[in-house]
Amino acid sequence: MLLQVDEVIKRFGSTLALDCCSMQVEEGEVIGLLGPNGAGKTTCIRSIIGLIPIDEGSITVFSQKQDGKNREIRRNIGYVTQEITIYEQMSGRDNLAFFASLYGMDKLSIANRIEEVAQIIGLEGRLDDKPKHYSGGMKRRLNIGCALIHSPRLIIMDEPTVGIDPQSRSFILRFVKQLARDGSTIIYTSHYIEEVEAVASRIYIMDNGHMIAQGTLPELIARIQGDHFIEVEVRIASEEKKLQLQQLPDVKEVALEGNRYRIVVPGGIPVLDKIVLILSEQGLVTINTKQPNLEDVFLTLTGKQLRDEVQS
Ligand SMILES: Nc1ncnc2c1ncn2[C@@H]1O[C@H](COP(=O)(O)OP(=O)(O)OP(=O)(O)O)[C@@H](O)[C@H]1O
Repeated sequence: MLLQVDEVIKRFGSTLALDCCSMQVEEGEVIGLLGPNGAGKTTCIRSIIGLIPIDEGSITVFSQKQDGKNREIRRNIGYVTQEITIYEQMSGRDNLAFFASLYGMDKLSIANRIEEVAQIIGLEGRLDDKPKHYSGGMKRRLNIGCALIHSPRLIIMDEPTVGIDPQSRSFILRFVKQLARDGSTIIYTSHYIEEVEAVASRIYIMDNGHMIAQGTLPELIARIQGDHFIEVEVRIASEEKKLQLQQLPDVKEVALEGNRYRIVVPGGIPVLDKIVLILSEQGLVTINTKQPNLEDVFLTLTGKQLRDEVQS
């Protein structure tokens, strides 16, 4: 086992940020960590890295106890933070070299590794420019390069695609998949369910400081197999109607995304007529029942929607 988080509790004053949080990661896995704002994802990550002390429970990384002082653990983790941390006044190459030197790499291996990493992040031709001349997506790619420079055994990426352009986003997803094919162990947090679906070999769903479910995508979907998913598109949607739908006795969950209601009902319950009645004045456009996906798993298990809360 590469990482073992056992029943960890972390409080910030009266806030219980991690509530008996447990997770296990094997070498070579790509773990998708999903959770709404404030679920505790960053706190979990920072505890794993040893940046914040935990109150109870235990964390073992590379078979060593994480007590916050173990430099060997820190040296073998590559951490891509939510905020981009690079030096705007130094060239891309100097940024990579600087981070490599922090990890104690020697000059020759730094020079070789910079070329390798530049290829992975697609910045070969721009390494001698300063990041102040880069686009947001290129800055993010350099930032990820700085976290990969020392060939870490565990790569942790905390929402690496927030606030960047779609091309850079798909580029990042492609190289995360490539890192996975090359055998890297990765923990990837995101608000974008489709990103987690695309890259993760196993998924943890976190809510209120606790891992409420984990498994491969088919395993998670099997957990909600008894439910049906109805999507209703209307011309004018409203929170009031969402509330009315939620109050129907046979409805499990309702989410509203743009002009589309996503409704979870237990299989075999004839509830469609009641739904149509509630939404009839809103101008029905389409009604679909569909196969569940990860978004439906998330909605069913947490009663929440990730997308509503995305800031970008
Ligand atoms: N340094 C801190 N001091 C006080 N409270 C904190 C601190 N860090 C986190 N918290 C609280 O702990 C809880 C978990 O926060 P955390 O940042 O881990 O969630 P998250 O899942 O990463 O959220 P997001 O998706 O918004 O980044 C929240 O209630 C947050 O306000």
